[in-house]
Amino acid sequence: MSEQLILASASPRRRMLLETIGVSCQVMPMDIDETPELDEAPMAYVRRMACEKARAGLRKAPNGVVLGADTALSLEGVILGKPGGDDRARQMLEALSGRTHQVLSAVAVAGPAGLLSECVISEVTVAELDAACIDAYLATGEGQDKAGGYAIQGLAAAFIQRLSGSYSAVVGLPLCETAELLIRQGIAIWQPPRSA
Ligand SMILES: Cc1cn([C@H]2C[C@H](O)[C@@H](COP(=O)(O)OP(=O)(O)OP(=O)(O)O)O2)c(=O)[nH]c1=O
Repeated sequence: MSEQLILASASPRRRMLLETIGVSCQVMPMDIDETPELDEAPMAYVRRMACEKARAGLRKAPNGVVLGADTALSLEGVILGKPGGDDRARQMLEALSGRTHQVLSAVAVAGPAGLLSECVISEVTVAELDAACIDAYLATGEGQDKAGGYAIQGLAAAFIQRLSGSYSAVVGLPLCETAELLIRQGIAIWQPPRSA
Protein backbone atom coordinates (compact mmCIF):
# COMPACT_ATOMS: atom_id res chain seq x y z
CA MET A 1 0.00 0.00 0.00
CA SER A 2 1.21 3.50 -0.83
CA GLU A 3 1.55 5.98 2.05
CA GLN A 4 2.62 9.09 0.16
CA LEU A 5 -0.59 10.47 -1.30
CA ILE A 6 -2.45 13.47 0.14
CA LEU A 7 -6.20 13.47 -0.56
CA ALA A 8 -7.43 17.06 -0.71
CA SER A 9 -11.03 16.02 -0.05
CA ALA A 10 -13.51 15.69 2.78
CA SER A 11 -15.35 12.92 0.93
CA PRO A 12 -15.13 9.56 2.75
CA ARG A 13 -16.22 7.93 -0.53
CA ARG A 14 -13.07 9.14 -2.28
CA ARG A 15 -10.83 7.70 0.44
CA MET A 16 -12.65 4.38 0.25
CA LEU A 17 -12.49 4.31 -3.55
CA LEU A 18 -8.73 4.89 -3.42
CA GLU A 19 -8.40 2.06 -0.91
CA THR A 20 -10.13 -0.30 -3.35
CA ILE A 21 -7.18 0.12 -5.75
CA GLY A 22 -4.63 -0.31 -3.00
CA VAL A 23 -3.84 3.35 -2.34
CA SER A 24 -3.89 4.72 1.20
CA CYS A 25 -3.69 8.45 1.79
CA GLN A 26 -3.50 11.25 4.26
CA VAL A 27 -6.77 13.23 4.24
CA MET A 28 -6.45 17.03 4.04
CA PRO A 29 -9.78 18.67 3.05
CA MET A 30 -9.53 22.01 1.23
CA ASP A 31 -12.04 24.78 1.77
CA ILE A 32 -12.35 26.40 -1.63
CA ASP A 33 -15.08 28.50 -3.25
CA GLU A 34 -17.17 26.07 -5.33
CA THR A 35 -19.27 28.73 -7.09
CA PRO A 36 -19.39 28.21 -10.88
CA GLU A 37 -18.26 31.15 -12.99
CA LEU A 38 -20.85 32.92 -15.13
CA ASP A 39 -21.70 30.68 -18.13
CA GLU A 40 -19.02 28.17 -17.15
CA ALA A 41 -19.52 24.85 -18.97
CA PRO A 42 -20.11 21.89 -16.59
CA MET A 43 -17.01 20.01 -17.75
CA ALA A 44 -14.76 23.07 -17.42
CA TYR A 45 -16.24 23.67 -13.98
CA VAL A 46 -15.51 20.22 -12.50
CA ARG A 47 -12.00 20.20 -13.96
CA ARG A 48 -11.32 23.65 -12.52
CA MET A 49 -12.61 22.58 -9.10
CA ALA A 50 -10.50 19.41 -9.05
CA CYS A 51 -7.40 21.40 -10.08
CA GLU A 52 -8.05 24.12 -7.47
CA LYS A 53 -8.39 21.51 -4.72
CA ALA A 54 -5.13 19.83 -5.80
CA ARG A 55 -3.29 23.18 -6.05
CA ALA A 56 -4.57 24.29 -2.64
CA GLY A 57 -3.32 21.02 -1.18
CA LEU A 58 0.07 21.46 -2.80
CA ARG A 59 0.42 24.91 -1.21
CA LYS A 60 0.03 23.23 2.20
CA ALA A 61 2.28 20.28 1.34
CA PRO A 62 4.69 21.55 -1.34
CA ASN A 63 6.67 18.32 -1.56
CA GLY A 64 3.68 16.00 -1.62
CA VAL A 65 1.59 14.34 -4.29
CA VAL A 66 -1.91 15.78 -3.90
CA LEU A 67 -5.19 14.53 -5.37
CA GLY A 68 -8.22 16.78 -5.79
CA ALA A 69 -11.53 15.73 -7.35
CA ASP A 70 -14.94 17.10 -8.13
CA THR A 71 -18.27 15.61 -9.17
CA ALA A 72 -21.29 17.51 -10.49
CA LEU A 73 -24.32 16.83 -12.66
CA SER A 74 -25.25 18.42 -15.93
CA LEU A 75 -28.96 18.49 -16.76
CA GLU A 76 -29.26 19.95 -20.25
CA GLY A 77 -26.14 22.02 -19.63
CA VAL A 78 -27.18 23.28 -16.20
CA ILE A 79 -24.76 22.45 -13.37
CA LEU A 80 -26.26 20.69 -10.34
CA GLY A 81 -23.98 20.45 -7.32
CA LYS A 82 -24.74 19.46 -3.74
CA PRO A 83 -28.27 20.63 -2.77
CA GLY A 84 -27.39 22.03 0.65
CA GLY A 85 -30.99 21.77 1.91
CA ASP A 86 -34.27 19.89 1.44
CA ASP A 87 -35.96 22.49 -0.78
CA ARG A 88 -33.16 22.48 -3.31
CA ALA A 89 -32.82 18.68 -3.08
CA ARG A 90 -36.54 18.33 -3.86
CA GLN A 91 -36.20 20.64 -6.87
CA MET A 92 -33.24 18.62 -8.13
CA LEU A 93 -34.98 15.25 -7.77
CA GLU A 94 -38.12 16.60 -9.48
CA ALA A 95 -35.97 17.87 -12.35
CA LEU A 96 -34.05 14.56 -12.65
CA SER A 97 -37.21 12.37 -12.49
CA GLY A 98 -37.80 10.32 -15.64
CA ARG A 99 -34.83 11.84 -17.46
CA THR A 100 -31.22 11.18 -18.37
CA HIS A 101 -28.47 13.47 -17.08
CA GLN A 102 -24.69 13.51 -17.21
CA VAL A 103 -22.48 13.02 -14.19
CA LEU A 104 -19.12 14.77 -14.65
CA SER A 105 -16.27 13.66 -12.47
CA ALA A 106 -12.84 15.25 -12.61
CA VAL A 107 -9.64 14.20 -10.91
CA ALA A 108 -6.43 16.25 -10.66
CA VAL A 109 -3.12 15.05 -9.25
CA ALA A 110 -0.36 17.57 -8.49
CA GLY A 111 3.14 16.24 -8.01
CA PRO A 112 6.58 15.86 -9.58
CA ALA A 113 5.05 15.49 -13.07
CA GLY A 114 3.15 18.78 -12.69
CA LEU A 115 -0.63 19.14 -12.49
CA LEU A 116 -2.33 16.28 -14.36
CA SER A 117 -6.10 16.06 -14.75
CA GLU A 118 -8.82 13.97 -16.37
CA CYS A 119 -12.58 14.34 -16.64
CA VAL A 120 -15.07 11.52 -17.19
CA ILE A 121 -18.69 11.79 -18.35
CA SER A 122 -21.28 9.18 -17.39
CA GLU A 123 -24.95 9.09 -18.35
CA VAL A 124 -27.52 8.26 -15.68
CA THR A 125 -31.25 7.70 -16.15
CA VAL A 126 -33.54 8.25 -13.18
CA ALA A 127 -36.93 6.49 -13.02
CA GLU A 128 -40.13 8.52 -12.72
CA LEU A 129 -40.32 9.71 -9.09
CA ASP A 130 -43.66 10.67 -7.58
CA ALA A 131 -43.99 13.13 -4.70
CA ALA A 132 -44.29 10.37 -2.10
CA CYS A 133 -41.07 8.75 -3.29
CA ILE A 134 -39.21 12.09 -3.25
CA ASP A 135 -40.52 12.86 0.26
CA ALA A 136 -39.48 9.44 1.51
CA TYR A 137 -36.01 9.78 -0.02
CA LEU A 138 -35.49 13.28 1.38
CA ALA A 139 -36.41 11.97 4.83
CA THR A 140 -33.46 9.56 4.67
CA GLY A 141 -31.02 12.51 4.36
CA GLU A 142 -28.81 10.36 2.14
CA GLY A 143 -28.57 12.81 -0.76
CA GLN A 144 -27.76 15.99 1.14
CA ASP A 145 -24.00 15.94 0.64
CA LYS A 146 -24.14 14.37 -2.84
CA ALA A 147 -24.17 16.11 -6.21
CA GLY A 148 -27.70 16.12 -7.61
CA GLY A 149 -29.13 15.13 -4.24
CA TYR A 150 -28.87 11.35 -4.64
CA ALA A 151 -26.39 8.55 -3.96
CA ILE A 152 -26.24 5.80 -6.58
CA GLN A 153 -24.29 3.65 -4.10
CA GLY A 154 -27.10 3.92 -1.53
CA LEU A 155 -30.89 3.82 -1.36
CA ALA A 156 -31.16 5.77 -4.60
CA ALA A 157 -30.03 2.63 -6.43
CA ALA A 158 -33.73 1.67 -6.21
CA PHE A 159 -34.59 4.44 -8.69
CA ILE A 160 -31.53 4.57 -10.95
CA GLN A 161 -32.67 2.83 -14.14
CA ARG A 162 -29.50 2.95 -16.16
CA LEU A 163 -25.84 3.95 -15.99
CA SER A 164 -23.58 4.25 -19.01
CA GLY A 165 -20.04 5.16 -18.05
CA SER A 166 -17.97 4.81 -14.89
CA TYR A 167 -19.67 3.74 -11.65
CA SER A 168 -16.71 4.87 -9.53
CA ALA A 169 -16.79 8.28 -11.24
CA VAL A 170 -20.45 8.75 -10.26
CA VAL A 171 -19.57 7.87 -6.65
CA GLY A 172 -16.83 10.54 -6.75
CA LEU A 173 -13.61 9.35 -8.38
CA PRO A 174 -13.01 7.79 -11.83
CA LEU A 175 -10.72 5.00 -10.68
CA CYS A 176 -9.26 3.88 -14.02
CA GLU A 177 -8.17 7.43 -14.93
CA THR A 178 -7.07 8.11 -11.34
CA ALA A 179 -4.83 5.03 -11.34
CA GLU A 180 -3.11 6.23 -14.51
CA LEU A 181 -2.49 9.72 -13.09
CA LEU A 182 -1.15 8.29 -9.81
CA ILE A 183 1.30 6.02 -11.62
CA ARG A 184 2.53 9.01 -13.66
CA GLN A 185 3.17 10.84 -10.35
CA GLY A 186 5.09 7.90 -8.90
CA ILE A 187 2.35 6.59 -6.59
CA ALA A 188 2.04 2.80 -6.56
CA ILE A 189 -1.33 1.10 -6.92
CA TRP A 190 -2.07 -2.62 -6.56
CA GLN A 191 -0.56 -3.36 -9.97
CA PRO A 192 0.71 -1.32 -12.94
CA PRO A 193 -2.03 -0.22 -15.36
CA ARG A 194 -2.19 -1.60 -18.89
CA SER A 195 -0.10 0.44 -21.32
CA ALA A 196 -2.22 2.61 -23.65
C1 LIG B 1 -24.05 11.62 -8.06
C2 LIG B 1 -23.35 11.17 -6.81
C3 LIG B 1 -22.45 11.98 -6.13
N1 LIG B 1 -21.84 11.55 -4.99
C4 LIG B 1 -20.91 12.42 -4.26
C5 LIG B 1 -19.47 12.44 -4.77
C6 LIG B 1 -18.92 13.69 -4.12
O1 LIG B 1 -18.41 13.34 -2.82
C7 LIG B 1 -20.13 14.60 -3.95
C8 LIG B 1 -20.06 15.83 -4.82
O2 LIG B 1 -19.41 16.86 -4.13
P1 LIG B 1 -17.89 17.29 -4.37
O3 LIG B 1 -17.82 18.76 -4.19
O4 LIG B 1 -17.37 16.71 -5.64
O5 LIG B 1 -17.10 16.56 -3.20
P2 LIG B 1 -17.27 16.67 -1.62
O6 LIG B 1 -17.85 17.99 -1.21
O7 LIG B 1 -17.99 15.44 -1.15
O8 LIG B 1 -15.77 16.56 -1.12
P3 LIG B 1 -14.53 17.55 -1.45
O9 LIG B 1 -15.04 18.77 -2.17
O10 LIG B 1 -13.93 17.88 -0.11
O11 LIG B 1 -13.60 16.72 -2.30
O12 LIG B 1 -21.28 13.79 -4.34
C9 LIG B 1 -22.09 10.28 -4.49
O13 LIG B 1 -21.52 9.90 -3.45
N2 LIG B 1 -22.97 9.46 -5.15
C10 LIG B 1 -23.63 9.84 -6.28
O14 LIG B 1 -24.42 9.04 -6.84
